[in-house]
Amino acid sequence: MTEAQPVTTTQPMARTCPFDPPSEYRTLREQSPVAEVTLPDGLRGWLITGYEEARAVLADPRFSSRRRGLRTGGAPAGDAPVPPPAPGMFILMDPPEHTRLRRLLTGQFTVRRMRQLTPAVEKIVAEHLDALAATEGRPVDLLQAFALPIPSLVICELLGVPYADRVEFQRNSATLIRIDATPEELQQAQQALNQFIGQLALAKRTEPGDDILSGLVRSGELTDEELAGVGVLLLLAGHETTANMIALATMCLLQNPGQWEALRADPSLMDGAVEELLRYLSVIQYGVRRTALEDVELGGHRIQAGSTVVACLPSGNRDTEHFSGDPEQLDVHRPYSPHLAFGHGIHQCLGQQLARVEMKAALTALIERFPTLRLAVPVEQVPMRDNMIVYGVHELPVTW
Ligand code: HEM
Repeated sequence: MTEAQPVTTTQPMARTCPFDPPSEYRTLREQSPVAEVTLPDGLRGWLITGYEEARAVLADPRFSSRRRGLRTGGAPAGDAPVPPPAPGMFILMDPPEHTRLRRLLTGQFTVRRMRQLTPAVEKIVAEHLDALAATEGRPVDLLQAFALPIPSLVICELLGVPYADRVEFQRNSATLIRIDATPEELQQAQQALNQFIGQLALAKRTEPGDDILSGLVRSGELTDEELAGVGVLLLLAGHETTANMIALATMCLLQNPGQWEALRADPSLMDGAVEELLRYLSVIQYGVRRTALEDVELGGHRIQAGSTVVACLPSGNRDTEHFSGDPEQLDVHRPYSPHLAFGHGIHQCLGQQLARVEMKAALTALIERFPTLRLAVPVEQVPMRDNMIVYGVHELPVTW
């Protein structure tokens, strides 16, 4: 193979608009969809910005989900061996370990089961909007008052975690997805969460309920450590992502009043709008990491065994080669085309149906009940989560 000289780049890159990925992604996608990169935690690797290339990596068993750095809970140890994942953290595992743990959970997250959950989610949404309508003071932070409590309550309910404990686990979860957290902070947060879920699981051995943790205990398939790991993963993945999607999607629709009005006039557009918002906003902003298990040829480059590869979901989701029309525009009428917001391949998001149910319920009711909702500050003053693995807002001051 004649190897092209790779283009090199550095993450994070600055955004020029709160809803668009950095414009450099477009240049890379067009000129070098497989480029060498220095990642936000200093690790060097390959950045995959094309839709097809990213999908190919995520479907290829030569790329392992065991990885260094972000989300592995450890420092990015350069050329050191890839650390083994903590027990139960199946997002970082390969078959057959991944298959065994994922299989135990797929039955709990089916489309049917999630549809059955819809009335309960709608009730939680309605109660929070009632409380919002009764608020005297304005502005209100829509993240704390609405976008965060909904997925938090739902995942607590599903898992059987007492909602009263949320302050503690939300703080620890937030630490785990900060890109600037120190190794000590990460370790502390991880340990606190493990201990919390571990104790809860222990309690469920003696007093089981009809929640997922109890179901896992009953299955008898998991060690205490695995159970804690699975619980932490679900708790973390289940609320940060969806909360940020609800808040960012609201802000984005408020900045695109034509789209907000289209949804107000015709709520049946909401299913398509949810997919479009997931695509357009792609909150897993740096993409997902893999490690090459052997030398792999990709986009004219030889990716050496042991290299870190990042499938850049926000970039793939704006690829004009895959999406018709103008993928740089938000268009709630856009015909569905598979996007990468939930990843692809065997690790594709386990909770995607739940996320869809929550987003649809939240956005439909919000637009219906608060048609005059607006930002309470100029858009430039909304603090954005540039320093987090999951993009979104730190706060969303609104009024109506
Ligand atoms: C809008 C909301 C969400 C987004 C954008 C999202 C995104 C993603 C992405 C991109 C992956 C793939 C990671 C990889 O390939 O390395 C993933 C995996 C996963 N997600 Fe989500 N997610 C969302 C909501 C949820 C919810 C509500 C849950 C509920 C429990 C959840 C649980 C998981 C789990 C357990 C995995 C690991 C699956 C595996 O490794 O087999 N996610 N998610």
